Parts: sequence; C-alpha cells; structure tokens
Amino acid sequence: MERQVLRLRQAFRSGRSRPLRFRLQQLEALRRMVQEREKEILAAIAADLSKSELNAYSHEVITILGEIDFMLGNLPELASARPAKKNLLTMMDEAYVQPEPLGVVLIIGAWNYPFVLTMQPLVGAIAAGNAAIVKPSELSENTAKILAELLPQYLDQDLYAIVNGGIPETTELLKQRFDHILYTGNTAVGKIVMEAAAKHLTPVTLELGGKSPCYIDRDCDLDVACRRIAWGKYMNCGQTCIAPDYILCEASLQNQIVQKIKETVKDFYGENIKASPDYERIINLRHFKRLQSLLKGQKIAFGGEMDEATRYLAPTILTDVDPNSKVMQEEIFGPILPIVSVKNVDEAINFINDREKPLALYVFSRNNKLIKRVIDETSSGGVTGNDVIMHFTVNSLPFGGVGASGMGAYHGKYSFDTFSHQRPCLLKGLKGESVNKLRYPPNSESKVSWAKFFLLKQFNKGRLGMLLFVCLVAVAAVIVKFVLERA
Ligand SMILES: NC(=O)C1=CN([C@@H]2O[C@H](COP(=O)(O)OP(=O)(O)OC[C@H]3O[C@@H](n4cnc5c(N)ncnc54)[C@H](O)[C@@H]3O)[C@@H](O)[C@H]2O)C=CC1
Ligand SMILES: CCCCCC(=O)O
Repeated sequence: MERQVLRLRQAFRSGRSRPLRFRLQQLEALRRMVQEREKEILAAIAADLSKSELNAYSHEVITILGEIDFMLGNLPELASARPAKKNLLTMMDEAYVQPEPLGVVLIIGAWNYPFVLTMQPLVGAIAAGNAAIVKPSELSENTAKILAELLPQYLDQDLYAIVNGGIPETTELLKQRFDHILYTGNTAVGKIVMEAAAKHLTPVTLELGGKSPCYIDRDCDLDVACRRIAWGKYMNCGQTCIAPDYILCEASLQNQIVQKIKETVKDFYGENIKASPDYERIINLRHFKRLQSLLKGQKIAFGGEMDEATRYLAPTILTDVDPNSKVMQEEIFGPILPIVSVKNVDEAINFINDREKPLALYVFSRNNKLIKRVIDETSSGGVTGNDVIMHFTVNSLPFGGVGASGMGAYHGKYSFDTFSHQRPCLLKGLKGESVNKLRYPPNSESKVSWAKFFLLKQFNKGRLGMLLFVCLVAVAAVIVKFVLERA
C-alpha cells in the first residue's frame, strides 16, 4: 500500500494531473470507458444487486455520464482564478482565489450503488487535478472487479489506482497519508475512517446513513405521495441511503396510505413481485437476516413474504409501529416501511428533532408554508418536498449529511470544491511605500486612525478633508504634468 501511495504522490508531484487539458482528457477517457464498456459495467452491477441492466443503467450509469458531462462543460470556469474584492489598502494590487488540487485522495465506496459511489467522487477528484485511489466495496465484487480491469485501460495508471479488498485492505490503506478521504458507508465505519484520518490531519468527506423521515400531512395528494414514496422506498430493494426510512402521519391516514402503496406496488411490479425484473434482492444473507429480525413483533399490514435462498424480501409496510421498537432504532436499508402515528406536524417535528440528524427529510403537503416550516424547524443532510430521493439528481445541489449522517458534500461543483484547496493570492506591486509606512513601526495614533480608514472605512471628519485635499493635489499634479509634457 505504502509503495502504491508513494507512486501516486510522485506522479502528482510531477504536476501532470494539474493542466486543464490533461484533466479534460482523463474525463473524456472515463466517458469513453463508460460508453465503450457499458455492457460489461451493466452486467457487473446487475450481478451484484440482482438488478436488470435497464435499472443498472438508470440507477447508476446515467448519473456518471451526467456528472462527467457537467465537468467537461464547466471545468474551465471551475478551475480558473476567481477575482476577489479588495480593500482600500490593496486597490492597486491583484487579489484572487486560485483553486488548486489537494494531492493524493482516497475514495472508499459502498456496495448499494457500487458504480455511482466510486465513479462520481472520482470524477470530482480528477476534475480538481488530484491523484486518486479508489477502494470499491468488497460486497459488490463484480463491480469492484470490472473497475479494476477497466480503469487502468482508460486512465493514467500512475495517477489513478484501484485497490480492491475488504476490511484488512481498507484498514491498511487508512494507515497511509492522504490529502483527502471521501468515504461512503455506515456511520460506525465513518468514525473509523475519521479516526485514521485524524492521525495525518487529513480532511474527510463522510457520506453516511441514517433514518430519513417522511412526514405526510393530512392536506396532501395521497395518491401522488404514495406513488412517489413507493418508488423511492422499494427501488434497489430499499437499499438506498436516502430512501424514506419511515413515515410519520396522523393515525387516520394510515390505512389509506397502506392501500395506496399496495396498489402502487402492484402497478410497479405486477401480481408476482418476485418475478418482476424491476424488483431487486437483498445484497447478502447477513443483511437479509438483519432485516428479517426487524419484522419480529411487528404488525405487517402489507408484504412480509421472504425467501432466504434468493434473499427475496417483499415490499413491506408495518403499521402502528412503536417508536421504541428495533425497526425504529437502526437504519432499515431494506424494503420495510414502518408507519409511526403522530398527532400533528408539531409532534412530527419534535419526533424528528429528538433523533439523530438524518441524511434526508421528506415532507408531503399541499401547504407550502407547512413544508417550509418543517424545513426551518428541523435539520437533515438534504430535503425533497412532495417527493423522495430527487434532490440527489440535481447536481447544482450539494449532496451530503449532517451530524451523524455525515459531513461535507459533493456532486457537480461541490465535488470540484471538495477536492480543491481554495488558495487566496494577493500580488502586490513594488510602489506605494508611502502608504505601506502605515504598517511599519513605529506605530502611532495617526497610523492607527489611517488604518481604520483604509481597512474599516472609519474616518474622522478632519482626516476626510485632508484626504480629499491630497487627492485633489495628486489629480492636479497629473494634469499639470500632462499639460507641460505637451506644451
Ligand atoms: N451518504 C451516502 O451517499 C450514502 C450512504 N450510504 C450508507 O452506507 C451504509 C451502507 O453501506 P455499508 O454497508 O457500510 O457498505 P460496505 O459494507 O460496503 O462498507 C463501505 C466501505 O467501507 C469499508 N469498510 C467496511 N467496514 C470497514 C472497517 N471496519 N474498516 C475499514 N473499512 C471498512 C468497505 O470495504 C467498503 O468499501 C448505509 O448506512 C447507507 O446509508 C450508502 C450509500 C450512499
Ligand atoms: C438514486 C441513487 C442514490 C445513490 C446514493 C444512495 O444510496 O442514496
């Protein structure tokens, strides 16, 4: 591992990853990889998640192509120096912020969207001019394998590397020094990553999880709400970090919600859900049994069917759920949707605020004021009003968590900024020593009052008169000089 990181650091030191042209070439190469090897990539994702290739494309590949296209179109502007506002003392100087690459970054991905969660951060790392090591999840082994095979064929092998493996390999990697780590996964491991990073003062972006609440107001279009919730909850067999984890609503709505979601599931997946090419499976037996245990003692209003051999778990709804039951104590990350009754929006807000800050928050209501109130009075990584998940697809919105659901954000320009140091630059001329005397010792009352004027725009009336007089004299001197030179 150490040699691998050293090799990348040497390649980064060569400066090859910094020129804009090079970054664009690498992104174009990555785009070519996704296009030319689409079939193999889709097959790998499909095998990992028991997913149709159509869903592998719409859940993952399309996102990466969109992200690459964004960077190709915006990188010249993102990478350019940004002029900065100056003060009176630096009016004659050049002040700007220069985004610069951080160095060698580490990207650790999760299994549930194995292509998106490794490639989307990589796009940002390349765009910002870094070298990068990608460590895909060992649970999505087919995607990890195809990435290890394809990336070296398309990207600069000295600057971008794939390290495959599980906990031992990741633990070894985390002993190395990186200039930034973007980790996607569960909160417990997020703490391990942050602890390891702290040893080298390495900044981290932690894309973690949590229980994303979904409040359904009594004044809302229940048909639309239930269709959108069913889509976001049961996609990828519920294994989506920003899936609505549980519903909060008044008890009177509960049965209608069950009925409407039940009808929607039939529309989406047909009578025989198990045979639907659009309904995936649980990633492994460990997660399957974990989800099975969450059903114990619960009132299953819909679904609950399961088949251990194929790790099939039907779209499931639980009603009258006790907030203290196990299913409400951990992130579900599966196709189980508990409904917890609250009396009104006040109780919903308190319920949300009594728990860890979630990665996402959803509110369905016709009353926009109520939606804004819930947003104002709670906190979450992100929000979608009257839908679920969709804020993930808008790359002008930063995607990330807050509190226990993570720190930092990426997507679009936010990926570029995450993997960049915003370097402040001030270029001064060699003239103006008369003004610079203000800051040279010995200090005095007069110098301090001038400094107040120049830096804080505070001045006393007398000073102002003198300043105006000095300016007039200076202008007069220039005019006289101009006239005399032409006489
Ligand atoms: N915020 C976001 O963008 C996303 C967050 N997630 C969250 O990720 C979680 C699901 O993913 P996981 O099951 O954690 O994925 P996982 O089991 O694939 O682990 C994620 C990564 O951490 C590494 N890892 C696991 N245990 C480790 C350890 N002890 N030491 C060092 N490295 C270790 C794995 O090798 C893998 O690369 C959920 O909580 C979900 O909410 C998932 C997708 C996106
Ligand atoms: C729709 C794609 C979402 C990917 C990130 C997640 O697991 O939520």
